[in-house]
Order: sequence, then structure tokens, then C-alpha cells
Amino acid sequence: MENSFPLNDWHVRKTHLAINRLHAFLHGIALLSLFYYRLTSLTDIIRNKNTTLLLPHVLILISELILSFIWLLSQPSKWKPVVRTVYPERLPGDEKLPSIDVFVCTADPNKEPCLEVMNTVISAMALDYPSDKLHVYLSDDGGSVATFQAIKQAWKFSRFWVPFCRKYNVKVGCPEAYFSTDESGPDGKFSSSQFVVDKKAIQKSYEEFKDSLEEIVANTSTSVSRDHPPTIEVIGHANDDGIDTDNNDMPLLVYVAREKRPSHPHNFKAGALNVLLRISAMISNSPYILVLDCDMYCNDPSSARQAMCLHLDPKLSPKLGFVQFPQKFYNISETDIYDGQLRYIWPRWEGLDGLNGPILSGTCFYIKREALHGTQNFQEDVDLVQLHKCFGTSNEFIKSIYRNYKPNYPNERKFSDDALQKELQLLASCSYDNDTKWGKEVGFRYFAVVEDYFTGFNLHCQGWISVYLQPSRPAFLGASPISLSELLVQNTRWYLGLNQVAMSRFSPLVYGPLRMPISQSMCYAEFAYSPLYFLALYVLAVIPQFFLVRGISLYPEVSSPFFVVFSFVFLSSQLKHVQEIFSTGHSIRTWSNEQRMWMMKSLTSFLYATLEAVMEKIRLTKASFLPTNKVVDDEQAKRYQMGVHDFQAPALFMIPLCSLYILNVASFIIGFGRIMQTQKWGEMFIQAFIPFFATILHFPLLEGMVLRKDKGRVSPSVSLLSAVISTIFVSFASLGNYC
Ligand SMILES: O=c1ccn([C@@H]2O[C@H](COP(=O)(O)OP(=O)(O)O[C@H]3O[C@H](CO)[C@@H](O)[C@H](O)[C@H]3O)[C@@H](O)[C@H]2O)c(=O)[nH]1
Ligand SMILES: [Mn+2]
Repeated sequence: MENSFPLNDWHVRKTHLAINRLHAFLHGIALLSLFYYRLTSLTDIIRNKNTTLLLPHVLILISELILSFIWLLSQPSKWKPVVRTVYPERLPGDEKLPSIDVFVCTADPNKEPCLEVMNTVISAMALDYPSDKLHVYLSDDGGSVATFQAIKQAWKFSRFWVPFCRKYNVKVGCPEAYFSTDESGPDGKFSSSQFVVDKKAIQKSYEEFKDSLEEIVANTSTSVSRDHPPTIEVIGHANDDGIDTDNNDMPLLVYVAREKRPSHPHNFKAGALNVLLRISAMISNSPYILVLDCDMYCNDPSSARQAMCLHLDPKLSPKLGFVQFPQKFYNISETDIYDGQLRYIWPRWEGLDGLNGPILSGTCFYIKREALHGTQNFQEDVDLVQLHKCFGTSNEFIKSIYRNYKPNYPNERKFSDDALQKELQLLASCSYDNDTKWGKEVGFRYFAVVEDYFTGFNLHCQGWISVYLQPSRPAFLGASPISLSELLVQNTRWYLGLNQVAMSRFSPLVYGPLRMPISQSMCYAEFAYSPLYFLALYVLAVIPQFFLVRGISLYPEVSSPFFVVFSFVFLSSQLKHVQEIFSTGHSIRTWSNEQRMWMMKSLTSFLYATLEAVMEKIRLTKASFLPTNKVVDDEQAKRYQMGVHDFQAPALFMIPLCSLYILNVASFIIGFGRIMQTQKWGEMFIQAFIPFFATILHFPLLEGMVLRKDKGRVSPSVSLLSAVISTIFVSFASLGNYC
């Protein structure tokens, strides 16, 4: 029976495919006509030796080339969108399922509240999977006493929680979410009165658990240490408050704080995950691994079985590196003013699934251990010296690779085994990676601060494929930054990482095509090169405006056939965006949020990410991965919920945004005045439309600078400085005009 029906199925989204391809064709032709216009007008300018017009035309051409280049790169990810369905009920019996290790990472209890981290850990323990085949590892990069104490409490609570979830088939394994969403009724065979009693009891234990965490945070040091030996402890087995006897039906829970020394680079999350890879190889050595950020809990306990429907499919399995689920968020407000939900990413993943598979997204994926070891091309008789060079000096670890993923130490007593402890300490030491292939060809890659993107890229280069699964009930739910400041900082980090890749020999356009289909490389390149948007947008936010004030036209006039071309390019890209938004079930408000945030990110995050990457390239700075702050500020949260922007962001972000805004408003007003005088409507239409569009789209900035009085407004000093900068610019533009 088990083999007669497939475990999964897929189909192409035919309507999307047709719309996307038709749009690509029409938009492509329009772009070609646009460049024909630019080149002919540039040739005219050069022939007429019109030096004033040369520079602005060249700049605008560059910005149009950048926009079109990224548009072109984005096309393969729209070529063949694929949707997958899985049938977990067709999986073989539990005894035949492979085991799974879950890796959860946390870095700093002051930025990542213990309660949230523990909820993620507990939700992973409550996955619907045989307990003896589920092992949860928490990496504590802060090496913090508070986190260590908290996980012990989490273990105690989960001894009640996990059986409760199993008994009543609870759908939300994350207790905090469960008690706040009030999932109703028991499932099937239990009477509702028994359920009510049990639920009350478990709610009480959860309250006690929360109290205990509060106490820990109040009385224990939450400081983060950069200088400590490794700590590896199997929680609930050999812990100091008595040995548990009744652990048989509980997943294994392991706490790991790797060694950190100030003199050793620790490679951030990738470094932490690699330590977990090695430690878990010694303990459970599961063939599949689920990776979770500490802010991303399991919202559907069946995700493990769903992923197995793909990993165990004999047709996919040999080449399948990982199954990626989308990142969905529980804390997005209705207005989603900061576009925190990353909506634009997930349709691309569907498109990539029609090629060699989605990009690794850092969390919410089930990956094959073997893919991270990179042993697929190894000969059986590879010699030990080679293996040491590759995996480091631990023979036990090397043995684990060849042990065919059988648990190495299934016997509980062995956990306190001295030899094992010694090996674990070695594997979690900060110098273990030195002079090995860890972080380069083995495990998560260190090269860029977007370890997810870069690791996935390497796996695809090695011939692994990935698949994307987006079940209707989100398998995982996380927290997205809810302040403009946090979001721009996060994006600066992401795009710094992408720039590191783009500016290196690993550039997806050079390194990729030799190792994977060009279409797949283009999708990687779209992300890697998107920081270039900053150049395009700075030009478009300044140059047309400058010449509008001077009354010099840089675009075709309304009566020209090329006016139609420019209008078509603008409208077709906007309408395509709107179509994508509607087809993913969102409203027109999402369109304005995404447009606004795209511009804001381009003008700030992408700019700084590029500057940082260049500085790193010339060895002036070193890239780092500072985790986002997950502590919620009540006032900020309130503004966010009400859809009111919080402009309390660093001046470095706010000054460019505000200066450009004032500049656009001013140039529109002055330009409009000039047009009224000269009546050159047709000639200046496009140039007046650009600042007009920006003024409307970024209206919240105007409110923040002028109308609002609350704490989230733009600070008066920033507004003043921005006004000065833009006044200088506009006066320069108009003064020059009269000289
Ligand atoms: O030195 C570090 C830094 C971070 N983390 C952990 O990494 C995870 C992600 O950090 P977060 O601050 O939440 O960053 P985000 O920008 O939200 O993360 C996104 O972007 C990262 C790459 O920049 C990916 O690793 C993540 O999976 C992806 O969700 C968290 O669990 C952190 O605890 C560590 O373990 N060690
Ligand atoms: Mn996060």
C-alpha cells in the first residue's frame, strides 16, 4: 500500500506562467525601445557637443540599465512557478521513518527574550514525530547562565506539554501561541470534560514555567560572554536535580554553548550551526536536520512528516539537499507599513522550484546531513589524512559520517562517558575549524554574513537540488522587526552579505553558470546584485528633479512616440507588481508599502551595505552579524499596530530620506511653477511626474517631519538638517539657471 501512491505531487501554476511570460515579452520589447531612444538621443547630444546634457543623460541611462538588468535577472524565477502537495498519511510506519535533529540558535538573552527562545524549543519538542527519533539542540552563542537555567525549566515543562500535545493532537505546539489563540476542543477520542481539566492543569504549569523564567532573568546574569569554555549538556538526562526516570517518551534535548575566545573568529550563526552539526553527530547523528531561528516556532507539528514526504520520495531523494518552507510571521500588523512579511520573496521560491529549487532561507528548512558534509563524491577508501584535513582531527566525528546515521550513543549512561565528553569538548572548541574545510566546503559556509544564501548557493553548485513547500497552514511562524530602524539595520546586514558574494569570485554570474543552469544563477544574481538599486534610485531621486528646476527636459515629450514607451514601462511594471500582490491575496495597500519600503531600503540599507562591503574589501572593516532586537517596546508596538511610522531611526538613515523628500517636494513646486510660466507641459511631463509620485508615495515622511508631535516623528534636528541640505541643492539648481 505504502508504495503504490506517491508521497507528493506538484503542478505548474499555469495562469501565472502565462501572465509572467507574456509580461516578460511585452516589457522586454518596451525596454529595448527605451534603450533605443536613450542611445539615439545620446548620439545626438554627442554630435551636437551639448556638454550640459551629456552627464544627466548618461546618469539616467545608467540607472535605467541597472533597473533593467535586475528585472532581467528576475525573469527566470517567474518562468515556471510550481506548487507542491504532500501526503503524509502515505508515509511508512513510524518504525521506518528516519530520525531528525532540530537545531535552534540563540545569541543573546537581552535581545532574544528567554521565553520566546524556550517557546521555540518546546514547539520543536512537540513536533508530531516518534520521540525516539526527534532530538532538539539549542545553541547558545551568548553562553549565558540565564539561557542554561531556562532550558532546564523548559525541559520540566515540556514533560507535561509534549504528552498533552500528543494526547489531544494539539495543532500549535508553541505554548505561548496555544494559550493566546485558544485552540478549541479535544481531538476525537477524549471527552471534553477531561480535556478541560487537563488544559487547566497544563495552563497552570505554563504559568509556573513563565514565572520561573522571569525569576531566572531577574536573578541570574543575562550577560553575554565572548570568553568561555564549551558547555554541552543533555538536559533532563544527567542533570543535577536528579535523574529523570520517565524519559522514554520524550525527545532528547541538548544544550550547547560552544567555546568562545576573543582571539578566535566565531563566524556567527554559521559557526554555531557547524558546532551543532558536530555535536549532534556524536549524540543522535540524524540524517535530517531542521534549522530554526530562535524567533521562529513550529506552528504545525506535522511539518516533519510533510518534509519527509519529499525527502523519502525515491525519485527526488538522491539529489534532494533540503526542503524549504516559507518564513511567515505572527506579528505583522494589518497595515504592515514596513513590509515585514517578505511577501515578494515567496512567489520567487515557487518559480525557483520549477528550476533547481529555492534559495536556502536561514530557517524553516529540513536539510540532509550528507549535503552539508559534502561527502557525496568521496571514495570509500579515502585516506585518514585527507579526512582530517577536511573534517578536523576528531576520528569519532569522521566515524560518524560513515556510520550510516545510526545513533552513536543510544545508551543514556554513555552521556556521562568521559571519552565522549572529551570528544564533545574538542568538537565545540573554537579552534576546531582551523585549517579544515569547515565553513568552506563542509557545513554552513562562513564566507558571507548571509550564511543561508551562500550555503544554499554552494549546495546548488555541487548539484544538490531543493524543493519549496508552502502548506496552507503555515508550518512555522516567526517575529519580524516592527520598527523602521530595526528593519533597515537588518536589511543592511542582509545586503552586506549579498554584496560580499556579488563582489567576490563567488559572484553568481561568474561562479554559478559553470556549475548550475544559467537560469538558476540568474535568480541568485538577482539577490546579489539588488543593492545596485541604490545607485539607480539616487539618480532618479536627484537628476530629473535638478533639471526640472532648471527647465531642461531629459525625457521624451508627450507628443513623441517614445513617451508611450516610457509610460508603458512604468505602467507595465507597476501593474505587474499589483497583479502579483493580488494573486498572493493582498490588497492595494501592500503595493504602496512595498514600493515605499523598496525605495527606503535602496536609499539607505543598500547604500550602506555597499559602502560596508567596499570597506571590507579594502580591509578597513570586518563584516559582522548582529542579531535583530526581539524585545518589544510597548510604545513602538502600539504605533506599529496603528499603522503609524516610527521614524526614531539613526540619523544616518533618516537624513538621506528626509533630504531627498524635501528636495522632491521643492523641485516639484518650483518645476510646476516654471511650467505654468513657460507652458512647456508636454516637454516636462515625465520629469514633473517623478517627484510628484515620490511625494505622494512617501507622504508618511511629510507627516513625520511636519504634522506629527508624538515620539515617533522625525526628530526636529534631522528635519532641520535635511531642510538645509535640500535647500542648498535646490538653490544650486535654480541659481545655476540664472547665471
Ligand atoms: O552570532 C550569532 C548571530 C545570530 N545567531 C542566531 O541567528 C538567528 C537569526 O538571527 P536574527 O537576528 O533573527 O536575524 P534575521 O535577520 O531575522 O535572520 C534572517 O537572516 C539571517 C541571515 O542574515 C538568517 O540566518 C536567518 O535564518 C534569517 O531568518 C537567531 O536565532 C540568532 O540567535 C547566532 O546564533 N549567532
Ligand atoms: Mn529573525
